[in-house]
Amino acid sequence: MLAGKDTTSSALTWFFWLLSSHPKMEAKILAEIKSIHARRHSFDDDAFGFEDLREMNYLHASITESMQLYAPVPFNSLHCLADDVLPNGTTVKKGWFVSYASYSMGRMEALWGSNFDEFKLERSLEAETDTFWPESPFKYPMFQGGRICAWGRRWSKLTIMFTATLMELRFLPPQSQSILLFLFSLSILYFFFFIFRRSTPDGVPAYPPGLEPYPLLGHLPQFVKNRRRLLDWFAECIAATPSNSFVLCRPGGVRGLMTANPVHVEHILRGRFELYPKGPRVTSLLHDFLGDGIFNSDGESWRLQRKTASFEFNTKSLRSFVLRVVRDELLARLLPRLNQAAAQGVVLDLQDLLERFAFDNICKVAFNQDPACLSPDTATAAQDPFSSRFASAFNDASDITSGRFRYVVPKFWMVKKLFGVGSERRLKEAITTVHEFAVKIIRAKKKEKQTYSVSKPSSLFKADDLLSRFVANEDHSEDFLRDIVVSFMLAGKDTTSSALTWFFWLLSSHPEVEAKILAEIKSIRARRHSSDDDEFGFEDLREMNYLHASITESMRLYPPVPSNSLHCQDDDVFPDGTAVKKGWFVSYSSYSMGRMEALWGSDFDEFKPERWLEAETGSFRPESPFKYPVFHGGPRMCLGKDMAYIQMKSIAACVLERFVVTVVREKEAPPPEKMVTLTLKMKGGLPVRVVGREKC
Ligand code: HEM
Repeated sequence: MLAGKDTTSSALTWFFWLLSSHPKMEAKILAEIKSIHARRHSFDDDAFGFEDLREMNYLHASITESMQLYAPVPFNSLHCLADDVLPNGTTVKKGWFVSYASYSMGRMEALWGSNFDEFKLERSLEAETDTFWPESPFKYPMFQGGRICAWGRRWSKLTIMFTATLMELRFLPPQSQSILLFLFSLSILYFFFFIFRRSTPDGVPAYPPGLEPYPLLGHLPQFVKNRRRLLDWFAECIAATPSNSFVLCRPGGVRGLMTANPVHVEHILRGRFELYPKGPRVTSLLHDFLGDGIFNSDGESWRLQRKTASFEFNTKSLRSFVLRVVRDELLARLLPRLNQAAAQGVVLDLQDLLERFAFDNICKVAFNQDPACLSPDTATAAQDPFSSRFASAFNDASDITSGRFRYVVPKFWMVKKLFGVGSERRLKEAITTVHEFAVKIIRAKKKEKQTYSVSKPSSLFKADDLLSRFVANEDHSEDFLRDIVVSFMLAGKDTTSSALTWFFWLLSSHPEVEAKILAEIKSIRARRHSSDDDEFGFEDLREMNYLHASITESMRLYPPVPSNSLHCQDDDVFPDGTAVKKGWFVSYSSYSMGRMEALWGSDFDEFKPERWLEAETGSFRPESPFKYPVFHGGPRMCLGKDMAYIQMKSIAACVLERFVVTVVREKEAPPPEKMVTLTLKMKGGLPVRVVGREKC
């Protein structure tokens, strides 16, 4: 009781003290509380429920921030049971104590940046959405780390409830104060009970066996041996190392760190963001196709594009446009194709259909062009020169470009390019076609803007698609516009289709998940008094928590972008002591991270959407992007995440509501083979049969 009471009172005392010199922060918290009351039509004397607490992002962030500076438990000590070597080589002897100092960790520039000693709310809020962004518990170990984190989270909710009540009522009668304090202390006792009951020392795994590099060849022999199962090989190597990262040596002395450690991931994506650009290796591979587009640039060029694009991505008008485009494609193309297949009883390749859907969709969103790749009327698609030439050129260009990453002799593609032979010759032709089309459309848009400003000089040229928005904003060069649009197309082309292909495959062996998704859709329809002829709106999609969790869970096991590589610009040391040298690449593997017991618990390899849901409310609970970097994290986090969920949830809900999708595969067949291009595809596609749901 005493320990619990002192811990919370310490946290809140420092919190109120910090707040006294930050009136703007206090105002924001009060406004948040007020808006929650207004939204729920509740009064000051109504108690806060879990849903209210979940929405108190400012308050959550400010208490978290206060504890970063004034950790209630400033250090913690553990006992070493056997001789051990820490990931950075430090030796620890049996019988030693090992202490970590949360207080010091909360004040380290290397962890929190140059403003580490400021009380800054924004540090733990997503820039775009203002939602709370939890840190890795190993960087912010205020609730200790490892298996007891969940209990810490519950405790922090109670803290919020307590503080919100204090802040709102300003004063409490002494009796109520004692009762609150008593209840609160009980919660702390509960928290510490679980700390002591559940924290057992984790075993320290050995380094990956057989991974010593060969002179000159580095790890090439092991790489070649595992080339058909690279993702799983990396995952095994990573899981077998104590720091969940290892050094990979490529031929010619190129070295890099392969990691699946959230502390490392956060360090490269956010903590030392400026030190880890995409770098010359990645940008040179992609440059012919993407030029200096947002996906392939660093520094000022990237910053300018990011600023322009993120403004547009946050507009309601773009989100509405995206929803409209998705609905049109669903109603006019995908659903009729599935109906036709159901009537004829034919087998379809669902991956192919989803890729066509995504391509039509991104072309509309990027520059309002319809390549009609999914047109049920194949004759229309074939006659349309835009469709036949642009779509296949774009696919060739992205496939061949991604192939450049997989050369066993890394720069051999340059030799082919120099002599204009093989895949490089085809790449050049494909890129020329893509660029010609893009420039034609850009010129037409610019002309449209000119005509518009002559005819309506007093109003601004505005249209829905991304290109028109960029054209309307400023007088950007043709190259700038071409590169940014091609980058967006590549980003949005195969990511959602990859996610949904694996999702439908997982669903085929988890009927209980499918049943819950259907029940959720049904209950939303009932609540809105709508029928399955009505389209889903934003509000419907937002309420599909279980579907959201299922898609998120599927991407944990099969992330559409399975790994990502950055370039280390200068010698660096990670928070855990891991040293990285200037010129190394640092790659994080989302695929490995999604399959680590240390991160997801003993059921890490099971498809369990429930792990993403609040037990009490059933609402979706996001993870730190550094533990789940499926959409990347930090300043370069995916811009299309919301757009992707709109698309994926709309497709999944509409298809599942109308059809039973059965995967066609032999009994006892092994899981589908993974194929890594720029995205994670299913080798050979996903053959399915569909039957109208009402006919089952
Ligand atoms: C399930 C779907 C998606 C996933 C898993 C995903 C994942 C990612 C990842 C991992 C990155 C970082 C890539 C890198 O830096 O190399 C990224 C960046 C990006 N994504 Fe997505 N993405 C998805 C859909 C989309 C969509 C539909 C769009 C919209 C067009 C989009 C737009 C972007 C852009 C523009 C970037 C570059 C951001 C920057 O560098 O500042 N993404 N995405």
